[in-house]
Amino acid sequence: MQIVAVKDKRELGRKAAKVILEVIHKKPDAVLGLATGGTPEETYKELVKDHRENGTSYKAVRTVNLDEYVGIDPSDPNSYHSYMDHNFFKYIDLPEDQHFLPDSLATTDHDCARYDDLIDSLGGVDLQLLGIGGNGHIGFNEPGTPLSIGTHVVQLTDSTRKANARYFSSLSEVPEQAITMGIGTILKSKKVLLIVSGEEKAEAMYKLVRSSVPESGFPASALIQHPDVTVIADRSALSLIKLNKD
Ligand SMILES: N[C@@H]1[C@@H](O)[C@H](O)[C@@H](COP(=O)(O)O)O[C@@H]1O
Repeated sequence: MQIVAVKDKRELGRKAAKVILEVIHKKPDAVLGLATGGTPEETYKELVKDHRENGTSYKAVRTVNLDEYVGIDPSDPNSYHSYMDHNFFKYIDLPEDQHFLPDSLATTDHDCARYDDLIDSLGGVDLQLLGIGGNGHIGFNEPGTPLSIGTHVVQLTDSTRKANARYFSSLSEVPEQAITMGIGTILKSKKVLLIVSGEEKAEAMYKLVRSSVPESGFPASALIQHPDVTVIADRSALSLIKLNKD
């Protein structure tokens, strides 16, 4: 696991976009695994800026998102479908039929397995962008999730619902379930890019760096088994850690 220290969220966005662009430039039909949340917003801004200024094309790119709330209509402003449209898709030339998100309204075991099949049929994820929850969740894989699981439906913890309540008008509106790529799905990606920003992630970052064995109580620890993980973290996220070098 390579850790890249950056000053703040802006620099994090720039560095993360650079890693993603390297993948697209090398492989114009790359499959990108995408994430939502506050952390990747700057990364998407940088990618949009690059598309506008340098013309990087997404015409051949395919994207698959990590997760979506269960039961939420894709047109709902709080759906991850809407998040992706508003932060990224509407600004780039990615064809409509080349971006995929888990279906919030089709969540049987069969539907979940079909999402993994879809990813396999695209040739697998070349680069998976990830954020981390304060409790170590990746995607929506909450603590206790088996480390080899594929796409599945999860019951969200109170802490995750509270952390995401800032996007809804009240906590009671935050869905109780989500459909997410599993940790097994994530580990199949060829490359993982984890971005971590803010003091509220410092403890999770500390735990991740100290993880020596993958344990389901702290889902992000599964990443230590993966051969190609880059973590870009800002100063506040690294505040509990002493790094030898930047
Ligand atoms: N499902 C998402 C995760 O994929 C994301 O990593 C996490 C952290 O989000 P933020 O970047 O807003 O802290 O939030 C949500 O739970």
